Parts: sequence; C-alpha cells; structure tokens
Amino acid sequence: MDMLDRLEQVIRDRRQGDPATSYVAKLTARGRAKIAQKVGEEATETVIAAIRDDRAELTGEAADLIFHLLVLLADAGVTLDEVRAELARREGVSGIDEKAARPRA
Ligand SMILES: N=c1c2ncn([C@@H]3O[C@H](COP(=O)(O)OP(=O)(O)OP(=O)(O)O)[C@@H](O)[C@H]3O)c2ncn1[C@@H]1O[C@H](COP(=O)(O)O)[C@@H](O)[C@H]1O
Repeated sequence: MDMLDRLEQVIRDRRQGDPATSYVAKLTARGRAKIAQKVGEEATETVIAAIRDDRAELTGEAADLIFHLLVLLADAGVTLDEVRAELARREGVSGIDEKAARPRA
C-alpha cells in the first residue's frame, strides 16, 4: 500500500468524523460543490507556483491539490484504483486524443 492508498483510506475513515476535529469531515459536510471549489482553488495556486518557477511552493501546492482531489474522488465514490486503471488503459493507446482519453462509461 503506497502513500496515496493510505491517504485515500484515511480520507474514507474521516468523512463521517467530527467536523470540529477533522478537516476532511468539515469539508465533506460542506458538500460536493465546496469540495470541488477547493480543488479549483488549489489547482490555480499550483499553476501560479509553476509559472513563478517556485519549486518549494509548487511542491506544497501540488500536495494540497492531490489531497483535495482525493477528498473529491472519495465524495463521488471514485477510487484511486479506478483512476489507475484509466491511466493504465491509456498506456496502451497510441497517439492519445480527446476521445480516446475519455473514460468509458
Ligand atoms: N493532507 C492533508 C491536508 N492538506 C491540507 N489540509 C488542510 O487543508 C486546509 C486548507 O486550508 P484553506 O485555508 O485553503 O481552507 P480553510 O481554512 O478550510 O478555508 P476555506 O477556504 O475552506 O473556507 C488546511 O486546514 C489544511 O490543514 C489537509 N488536511 C488533512 N490532510 C491529511 O488528511 C488526514 C486527515 O485529516 P483530518 O480530517 O483533519 O483528521 C491528515 O492526517 C493528513 O494526512
């Protein structure tokens, strides 16, 4: 089990926790739109750090982005293994295009 798998498990465990003591529980209680908004904010901060060429800031913002994306995926019931399977599928797609990259329903 790698770091991301462990974090995914912690997020699953904390979702129904006490919002007073758990950030995951607090953000989850605010609803899907708020979680998605946070992902958008963290993505923007990641982009800004990359454009500024600030390596340390980019690393921190990337961690924030991945964490919030995992919270969003958990809320939507999408697992990291499903995302891995999609990426693995694309490994076999030559000259990937938008249609080929889109997950199959
Ligand atoms: N990786 C993280 C992680 N990264 C960032 N954050 C929190 O994300 C929040 C982001 O701060 P912001 O100012 O953007 O958000 P905010 O203060 O809620 O303000 P709003 O914009 O939402 O109104 C901070 O409170 C950070 O502490 C995280 N909180 C938790 N984790 C992991 O999740 C696990 C479970 O956390 P709890 O649910 O708190 O137990 C922890 O053990 C960590 O491994």
